Amino acid sequence: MPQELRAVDWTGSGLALIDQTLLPHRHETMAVHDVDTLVDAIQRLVVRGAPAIGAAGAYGVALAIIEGEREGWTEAEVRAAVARVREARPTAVNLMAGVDRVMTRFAEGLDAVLEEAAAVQREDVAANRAMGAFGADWLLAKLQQAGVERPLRILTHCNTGALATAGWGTALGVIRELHARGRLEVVYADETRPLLQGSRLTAWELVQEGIPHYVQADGAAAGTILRGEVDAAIVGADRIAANGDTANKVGTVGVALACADAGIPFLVAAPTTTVDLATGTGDEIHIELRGEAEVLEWAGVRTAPAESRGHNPAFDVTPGRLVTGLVTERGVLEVSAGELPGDRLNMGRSVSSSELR
Ligand SMILES: CSC[C@H]1O[C@H](OP(=O)(O)O)[C@H](O)[C@@H]1O
Repeated sequence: MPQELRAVDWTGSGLALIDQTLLPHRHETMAVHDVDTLVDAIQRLVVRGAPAIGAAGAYGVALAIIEGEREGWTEAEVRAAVARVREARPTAVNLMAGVDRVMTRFAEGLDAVLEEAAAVQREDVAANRAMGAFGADWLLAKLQQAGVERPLRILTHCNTGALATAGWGTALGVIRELHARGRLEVVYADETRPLLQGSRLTAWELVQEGIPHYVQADGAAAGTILRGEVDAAIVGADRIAANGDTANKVGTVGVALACADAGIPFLVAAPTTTVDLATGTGDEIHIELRGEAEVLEWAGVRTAPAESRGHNPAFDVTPGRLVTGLVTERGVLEVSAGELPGDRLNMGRSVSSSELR
């Protein structure tokens, strides 16, 4: 089921995006045939999740070429439109990387651009499947060493499933793999304020597959962890710096701090396309500040006094020292133990999990 769920699809003349602002109550697809609509869809989180917006950005290059032919744009105007897609959101490196990778084929024309965009999408699904296996292997081995043989209780934050990727999911892909192996007892899904990617999207994906779960308030996560109700937490990422500092949905660093205090694994699952070796540390990561209204109201109803202002960072940065393991399609890096992406992920070489463990 999840591998058939495609947040981003190319229709031959444009994009078909699952409108994630409508889930879980309405499952509708938005047709996108121009760049401005795609930029708006990325900024309103119609399509969201680092790898998913990376795929959308990749196909956005094709969209700009087609719209340019339709509107009689110059090459400079097409390139300017591509830049608008690339800059639609600042934190998830996958968006820039997806656009930049496809632009290497720009001079060859539309067919080559579409071929490269399809490769971005195809490779992400394969990476997620590999990540799921590596992550499940690592978790089961580590927890068995700690005497935990029973099915696992996993906490996750935000949505990192098929909706956030080209298919299967990153952190949720590991959770799917544990479930498939009969080694998952329950998932605690943080609702993930203010846009509720956890209660609206992760819960929806888990219901589709009958995976047992609780939705909990973000503020409940630390207590759930410190009370010993969770064996591990696993989250996604939007940008991972060369030293292992990780930008992810706001609220993630609190989960990591609680895991550190409780002495349980805190895992980040992300394809190597989310690792940005050009960013040395988390201090250099641009954290998207979103509109105040998202925290001051819900469904158009004001929840805070009219005089209140809203502070709405979309992400926070978890220091690498709190990241027990970075699960990639090339294996697991034990970041807090000193295995840094910048040193260990030779980006041109596939590495087995044992080599990285
Ligand atoms: C597969 S990683 C998805 C990653 O992206 C989410 O952010 P957003 O919903 O704002 O696009 C969140 O940080 C997830 O961990």
